[in-house]
Amino acid sequence: MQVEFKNEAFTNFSLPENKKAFEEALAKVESELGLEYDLIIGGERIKTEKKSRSINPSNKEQVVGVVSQADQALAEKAIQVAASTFETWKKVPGTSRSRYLTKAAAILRRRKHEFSAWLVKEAGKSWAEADADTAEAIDFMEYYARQMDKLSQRHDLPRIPDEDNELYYVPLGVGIVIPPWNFPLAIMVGMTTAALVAGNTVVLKPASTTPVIAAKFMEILEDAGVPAGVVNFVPGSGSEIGDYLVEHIQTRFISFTGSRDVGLRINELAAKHRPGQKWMKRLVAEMGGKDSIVVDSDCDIELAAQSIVASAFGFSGQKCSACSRAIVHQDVYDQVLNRVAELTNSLTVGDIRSNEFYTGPVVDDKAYNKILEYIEIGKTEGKLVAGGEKGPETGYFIKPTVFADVAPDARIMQEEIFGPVVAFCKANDFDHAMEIANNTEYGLTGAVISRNRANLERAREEFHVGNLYFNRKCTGALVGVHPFGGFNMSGTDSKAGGPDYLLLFTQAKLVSEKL
Ligand SMILES: NC(=O)c1ccc[n+]([C@@H]2O[C@H](COP(=O)([O-])OP(=O)(O)OC[C@H]3O[C@@H](n4cnc5c(N)ncnc54)[C@H](O)[C@@H]3O)[C@@H](O)[C@H]2O)c1
Ligand SMILES: N[C@@H](CCC=O)C(=O)O
Repeated sequence: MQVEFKNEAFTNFSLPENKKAFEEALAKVESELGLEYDLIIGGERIKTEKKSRSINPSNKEQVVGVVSQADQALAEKAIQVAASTFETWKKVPGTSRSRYLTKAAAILRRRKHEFSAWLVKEAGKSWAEADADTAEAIDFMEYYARQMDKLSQRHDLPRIPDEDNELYYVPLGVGIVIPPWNFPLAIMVGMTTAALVAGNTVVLKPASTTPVIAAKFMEILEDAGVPAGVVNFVPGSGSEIGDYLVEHIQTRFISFTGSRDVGLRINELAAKHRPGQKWMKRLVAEMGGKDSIVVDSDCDIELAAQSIVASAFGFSGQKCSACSRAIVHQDVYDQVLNRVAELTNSLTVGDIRSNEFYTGPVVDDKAYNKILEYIEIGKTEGKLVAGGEKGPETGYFIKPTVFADVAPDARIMQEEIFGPVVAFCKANDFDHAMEIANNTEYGLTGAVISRNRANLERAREEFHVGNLYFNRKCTGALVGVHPFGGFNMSGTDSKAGGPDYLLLFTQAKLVSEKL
């Protein structure tokens, strides 16, 4: 019997032994930088001529790994292997499939610091953010293993005379898993292992900026004994193989996490029926956010400021859950703004390999240029009170930035920037604050900082987001504790890490036997 699910503890890096262990993991990873990674299809490692170089965003000169890129012929091969492997994998009992996840979680736990060190190098995560990403990956596997065990139990239905009725959850088929780069381990692992434990086979197209960490995870699946062909590793550009995989008639479902625009495109392509296609493709799409923290007049000012800073600038604001809008009651506006500016100015920016810096880089040149453009827009839409400029130019560093007095409909209040930028907007009263909070097309996370019970109850009903937090930050959902997913243009509200998630990768079959 499984022991009860418990979230993986975060590492306390103030303890010398943990700091030393992490330094050793970083040194090990540094000795492996620049290696080549192949496609893996049906267990076979395949090198291609076309390669992409994964770069350390803290140090633009450092190559993390060189990764073979799939073309459409190899994408086709991956789908065919996944389709034939599905015929055997779907027959493996759910309780056996779940054991592969428990085993993989145990292996990842043993290699925890090593994987976190890869996250520091490839994604530019701070030690603490990397450690949390790895812990979440372990949690997803532990949690989905238990959920699969539950789903495999007999589901009896109300009995009618002379009939035995039962509901089964059977897998769907071949799934395309397309994860984002910002939680390159946790979200990629969660999406992939949920699909496979439910009995499907997977073509995994990792995010183009973070393929090495995904290649390292393939080692763990192999070590855990997951049969060849259950997960096929196919790095490649979205434009080269993305549409091909999504449009393929043997693709049964697509599990996507990423931006609104790519999600909408996949939704459109997946909806089109093509000759020979026997099903409507299922799409699970988790997309962007434009998340607000609302600060009420009766509140703990320090808590409000700390929550805004942690939610806006953790991992340089590159979380779909990040606070990019602070909507503050006019009575406490100046106090909260001043304290946030003070805290923001104290954040240190630099190569995140060293644990002395809080703010690392943004992920690549594309993100860097886009965020700097938004900072220029911000200068025309509000008053710059902190940051607003580049950090050291050895990497993609941008100083945490705060704009004050921004109008509710300004571009920096509406468009996802996905970087270390937060806009302050003044609310006349709580009604006004709720109205502003709901005025974007997104609906992912939000928080309210208030001591007023009636206002919290109101927000519970009116603040239209998938993950709503009171008197805390709006980032950092824990698997099992805070099932995660958003409303409106934030996606299909799939609630990753929640009790219903695996159902998305199954279909229910009723069997009724006349007695
Ligand atoms: N809601 C959530 O749970 C959640 C979690 C993490 C990130 N996000 C969102 O993800 C975005 C950041 O991630 P990103 O920059 O990797 O997003 P993105 O949309 O650029 O890319 C996501 C994935 O889609 C792939 N892709 C790109 N074009 C494609 C195409 N035409 N066909 C198929 N695949 C294609 C990319 O290679 C990547 O693997 C932000 O908008 C963020 O809010 C959402
Ligand atoms: N689940 C994460 C966000 C994932 C998206 O970037 C959080 O709750 O902060």
